[in-house]
Amino acid sequence: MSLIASDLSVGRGGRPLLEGVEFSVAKGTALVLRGANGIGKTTLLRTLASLQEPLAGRIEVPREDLIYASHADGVKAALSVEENLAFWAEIYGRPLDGAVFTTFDLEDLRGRLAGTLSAGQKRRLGLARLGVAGRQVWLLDEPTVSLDRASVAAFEAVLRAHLASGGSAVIATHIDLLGEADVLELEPFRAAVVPETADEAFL
Ligand SMILES: Nc1ncnc2c1ncn2[C@@H]1O[C@H](COP(=O)(O)OP(=O)(O)OP(=O)(O)O)[C@@H](O)[C@H]1O
Repeated sequence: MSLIASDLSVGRGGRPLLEGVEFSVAKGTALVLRGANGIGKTTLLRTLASLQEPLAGRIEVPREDLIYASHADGVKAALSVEENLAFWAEIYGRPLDGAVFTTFDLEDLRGRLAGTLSAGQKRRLGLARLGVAGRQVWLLDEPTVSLDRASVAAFEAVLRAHLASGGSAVIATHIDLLGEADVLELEPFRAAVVPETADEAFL
């Protein structure tokens, strides 16, 4: 197993959002998180990524196996596409494999300042960090936002190759990505709303 969540509760701003979440993700497989806007998909991913503490429960995953791709692309606007990838390669202590430019369709944009990229190009650059980092467990928050159909298909192929090589992924997405992946519906884990109570007013 590459990631196990047991009786996990997560919240935002001191308010519980999801309670008793249970799942495991085996090597070579992906889990798709589904749920309405605001249910807590991002919060769950942030918790899995150790960016915030769980309210309760346990997460089992080696920290060094993880990489989190958030809504924000994490792109440095003042650096070129190639410099961005070289920067990340250094951060992750890996050689920069030139194949990543082809995989994420960035070959023609190598020298471009990242700040001048279109939203979809910027997203491809942000996702290319996954190809550079060499991490086993990908935590992906709406990875296909801004991507055109061809880019979505290309990213799906990247995901499949990652899984085929023994990697795994947890993906929050509203689109039908990786049709064969397990799906976790979060609605049953929605935390009960605790009604606000008030004492009698001082009159
Ligand atoms: N920094 C914050 N402080 C307080 N509450 C927050 C904060 N960020 C998000 N929230 C709230 O936490 C709840 C869960 O948000 P989250 O982003 O995890 O949902 P989501 O399922 O990913 O939604 P979406 O499908 O819209 O991306 C929402 O009600 C949101 O308004």
